[in-house]
Amino acid sequence: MRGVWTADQVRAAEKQLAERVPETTLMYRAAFGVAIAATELLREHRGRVSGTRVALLVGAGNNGGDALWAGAFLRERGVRVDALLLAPDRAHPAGLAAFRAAGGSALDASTTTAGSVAARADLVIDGIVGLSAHGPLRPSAAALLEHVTAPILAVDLPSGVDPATGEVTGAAVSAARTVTFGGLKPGHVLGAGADHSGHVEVLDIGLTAALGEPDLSLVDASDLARAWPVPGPDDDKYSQGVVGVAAGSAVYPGAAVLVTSAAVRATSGMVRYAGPAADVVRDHWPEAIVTGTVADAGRVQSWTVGPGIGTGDSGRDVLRQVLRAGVPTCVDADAITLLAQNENLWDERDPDTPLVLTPHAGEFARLVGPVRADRVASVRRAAATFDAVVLLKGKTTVIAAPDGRVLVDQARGSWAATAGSGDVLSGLIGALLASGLDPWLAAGYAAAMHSSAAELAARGAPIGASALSAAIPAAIRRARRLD
Ligand SMILES: NC(=O)C1=CN([C@@H]2O[C@H](COP(=O)(O)OP(=O)(O)OC[C@H]3O[C@@H](n4cnc5c(N)ncnc54)[C@H](OP(=O)(O)O)[C@@H]3O)[C@@H](O)[C@H]2O)[C@@H](O)CC1
Ligand SMILES: Nc1ncnc2c1ncn2[C@@H]1O[C@H](COP(=O)(O)OP(=O)(O)O)[C@@H](O)[C@H]1O
Ligand SMILES: [K+]
Repeated sequence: MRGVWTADQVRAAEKQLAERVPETTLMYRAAFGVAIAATELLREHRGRVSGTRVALLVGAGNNGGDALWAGAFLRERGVRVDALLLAPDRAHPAGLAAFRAAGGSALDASTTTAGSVAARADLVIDGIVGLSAHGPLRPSAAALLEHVTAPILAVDLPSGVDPATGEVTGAAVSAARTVTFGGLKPGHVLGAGADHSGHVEVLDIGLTAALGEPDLSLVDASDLARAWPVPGPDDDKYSQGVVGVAAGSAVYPGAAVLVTSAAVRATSGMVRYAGPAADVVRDHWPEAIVTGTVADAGRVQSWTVGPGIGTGDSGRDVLRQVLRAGVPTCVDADAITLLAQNENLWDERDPDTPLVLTPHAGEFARLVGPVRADRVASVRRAAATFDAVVLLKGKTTVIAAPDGRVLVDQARGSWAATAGSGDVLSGLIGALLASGLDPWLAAGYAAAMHSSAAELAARGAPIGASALSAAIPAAIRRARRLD
């Protein structure tokens, strides 16, 4: 997994390091990395380094200091560098001195020539604001950005992106690349921040070892490859965990088919379907063992309950039976609405049985109120409240465990925003729960595989949920590097 650390954690690590390493050394290392990245981008976009023009957008803090030092390094490579100072009397003094000594030219960003300097650049380095950003980008910085047409290299974070939430509420830098220090920050991986950051490169600069436990984690392909359940020589159809699906209704059989499809494709072993769509499910998935009711289903090691069961009496009965079964359960769609509307249903739950709740924003609001701008904090609170894993869907999917651990899955596109794709996700989660995986990991790994399947299925054109489900085997092969 890849870790993500908050601004406070990074500052604490910097403080710890400051006892041994002078601040200017850290800035020097950071700026050197920025300068290297700038030369790579110049070569990529202009075919050369020497003789090109770079503009620095320089704010009042150390982020601007990094940019100024990077500008000094670039001067040594024969680049013409102009620094546009947004707060001329507060620009980092040592950085500005080094920049001027290296032959860089600095001007007040509020002068009329600043816009044309920004417009003429082959590359722009964004040192407006970094870790200490608060609120939307200031108007003077936003006005300067409007002139920029060249690719932008962001120092630490793209300015205008909230470092803690990834939220963008006004003008913001859209970086081709971001060079950050020590570790990823929430602003790089959450919400719009992920798109604004471009390719993010993490430079250690000596900070990484001092960062401690990450605040958030990202699932990567190697985690999926290692943890995805595959049958061994001694396995049979029961030993890998039997998945129970309680979904769909006579009116909405499609949800039952979609959940079952994902459960069948995600793992080997067996899938049992229980509900009024049994005949339709059997027609599509003859390998599923179907029954009319949960009570008749036989033993399972997990249940997925909710999609298409309705929010009336029959849906309530289905949910009640599943909650009483005492096996790890993925609670999705109508089952979430039922829990939100009938508080007494919570009493049916065996407190030792892990639950994974998978709301979209609307269902989340029914459960605990609207999702706040700080999505991670909202989901963490909900997970603690319900003593359950809570997975909040969206382009950024956030998965919190009751003990506060959080996984984030950032989809690389939005092709999964299609009816029924949530049913596919809940089938994947049910399959991983049945295999015995920790529920928080089961939800996180399922979300990552789901977005990978969506990407593979779409390849640039719209898809339906059936196509997403059909791409699950390809996504598993990709994660296991078998494609
Ligand atoms: N930590 C580390 O280990 C290392 C950190 N390093 C670097 O230090 C950076 C952090 O530096 P920092 O703390 O000096 O603050 P920084 O982000 O430059 O911004 C401060 C200024 O921005 C302004 N401002 C605020 N919001 C704004 C907005 N929305 N739009 C526009 N302006 C806004 C605000 O202005 P004010 O409110 O004071 O008027 C304030 O003066 C970090 O990101 C990294 O690059 C590296 O050198 C090496 C190791
Ligand atoms: N804009 C988006 N970009 C990427 N993925 C998205 C986006 N919107 C929704 N998704 C994903 O698509 C799925 C939709 O689930 P859900 O809202 O339950 O749909 P349904 O109820 O139709 O099955 C979730 O996995 C969610 O994370
Ligand atoms: K920046």
